[in-house]
Amino acid sequence: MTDTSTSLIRDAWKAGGTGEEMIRCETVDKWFGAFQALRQIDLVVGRQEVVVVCGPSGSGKSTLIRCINRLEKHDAGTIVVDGIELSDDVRNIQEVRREVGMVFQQFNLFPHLTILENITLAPRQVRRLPKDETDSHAMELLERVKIPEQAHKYPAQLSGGQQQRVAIARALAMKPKVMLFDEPTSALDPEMIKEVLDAMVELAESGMTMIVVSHEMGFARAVADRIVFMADSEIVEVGTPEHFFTDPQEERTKLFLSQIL
Ligand SMILES: Nc1ncnc2c1ncn2[C@@H]1O[C@H](COP(=O)(O)OP(=O)(O)OP(=O)(O)O)[C@@H](O)[C@H]1O
Repeated sequence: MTDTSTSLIRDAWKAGGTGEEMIRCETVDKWFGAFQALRQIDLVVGRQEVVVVCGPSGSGKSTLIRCINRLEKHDAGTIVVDGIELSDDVRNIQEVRREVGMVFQQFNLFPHLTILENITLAPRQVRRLPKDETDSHAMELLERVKIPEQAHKYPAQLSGGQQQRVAIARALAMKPKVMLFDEPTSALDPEMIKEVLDAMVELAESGMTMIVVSHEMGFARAVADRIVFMADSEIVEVGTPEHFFTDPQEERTKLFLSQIL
């Protein structure tokens, strides 16, 4: 093992944020038929840490965060979220999903429900909270993502950027401990990207633990505690933005950066 690979592996285990472990992936493998989408993934994410995952198309970024949220089932290795090891037990999956909010590329709002109803649906149905409590929490969240005036409209009446901010508010309505973002701005027009990134920056500053799959390198540089670079189904390099942008160690990282910066 070279000095470089030793230091890269150490970085993967070095939780940022408070330093207290929130997520642990240990030798995680995932196969789709004969294709291995994740190979021996080792990563610890600390409480209140922001980790940005980047890498070429098809490198396994979405698969990694979908495994952490149990939208996909990993085939080998261990994933622990806030002390809960992911298993096949339905109650275990429900428990983990309650801890983890997810925002997708497509906003996936229910078109026939108002914005307020979209946000309060899960807290009312899953948590069985009363309407007045969920409504007032939803309004607080809409204030936070800066669109309280849209509460009684339907998704189709909102811009893409506004819909994505509703999707963030909807995930926060379940009071998750971790937020996962899967390319949250890649379906948006350029002028709408900033308003969604601003909401994510605010969330990061509030101390939320976040894993963000994104090609927004400006966001990664400004907000990430660590950047995880994936290629060919594995983690190639992990480091601070300073390390990643100014002193990448691996040829695949250098090639990627030369193509996107
Ligand atoms: N449900 C699935 N069935 C079969 N193959 C899949 C499935 N989901 C993902 N894959 C394959 O696994 C690989 C990794 O996909 P993944 O979506 O994780 O990549 P990614 O790095 O997020 O890519 P992108 O940046 O294009 O979204 C790809 O080759 C993809 O085709």
